Amino acid sequence: MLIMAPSILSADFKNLGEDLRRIDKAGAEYVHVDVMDGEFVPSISLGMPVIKSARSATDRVFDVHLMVNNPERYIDDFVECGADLITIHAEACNHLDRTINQIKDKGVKVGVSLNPATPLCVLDYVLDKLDMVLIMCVNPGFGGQKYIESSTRKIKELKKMIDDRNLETDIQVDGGVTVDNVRMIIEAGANIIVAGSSVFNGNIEENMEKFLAIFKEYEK
Ligand SMILES: O=C(CO)[C@H](O)[C@H](O)COP(=O)(O)O
Ligand SMILES: [Co+2]
Repeated sequence: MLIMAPSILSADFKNLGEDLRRIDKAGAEYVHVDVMDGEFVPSISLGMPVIKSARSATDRVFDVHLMVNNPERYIDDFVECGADLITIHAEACNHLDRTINQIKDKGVKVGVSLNPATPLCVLDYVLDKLDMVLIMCVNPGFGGQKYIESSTRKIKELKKMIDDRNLETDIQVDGGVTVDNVRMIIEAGANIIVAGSSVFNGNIEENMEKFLAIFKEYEK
């Protein structure tokens, strides 16, 4: 099943509640929340108070993408704020396996994200523990960047790795996703589609409708 996960990084923060209501009504199943620490990535985005408040405005799956060094420091906080799924970057963890266990022990879903230059082999010994792998298709830190073409091969290779092990791990893609490249991304094997600027720039309902119409083409 294909899932739309609008990234609120591109939402109108002075009307965040209203934007959340609009994506919810337009068919978003996940709300993708980008947390940036100004250290792992150059930018600083939002933190616990905003997430806690946004959480109360929607009952969709709260998908928290932590672009934060040593994320083990904050797992309890994000669970308390209402995260349903926490994704950490392999590159940001000294002890990836331990942090994955820490998230699972809190009873929420766990994802691991890889930057464009990070090879899939870092997942080799942890893949079977994960609910989701997030393939970054841009260098993380900012919305509105261009899709890096090598991501498509990476998605395909990850899909094969998952299928070869008879796993059901979700593949999420994030960065530079548009209605023009999403078919290629789905055909490569991704099933959770994050989109920020291509949902929130312009008319949210029309943009969501275009994505969801494409998803319908892949329904059996
Ligand atoms: O994690 C992210 C950036 O690091 C965002 O989720 C991503 O960039 C979404 O924005 P867009 O769809 O505009 O590229
Ligand atoms: Co993200």
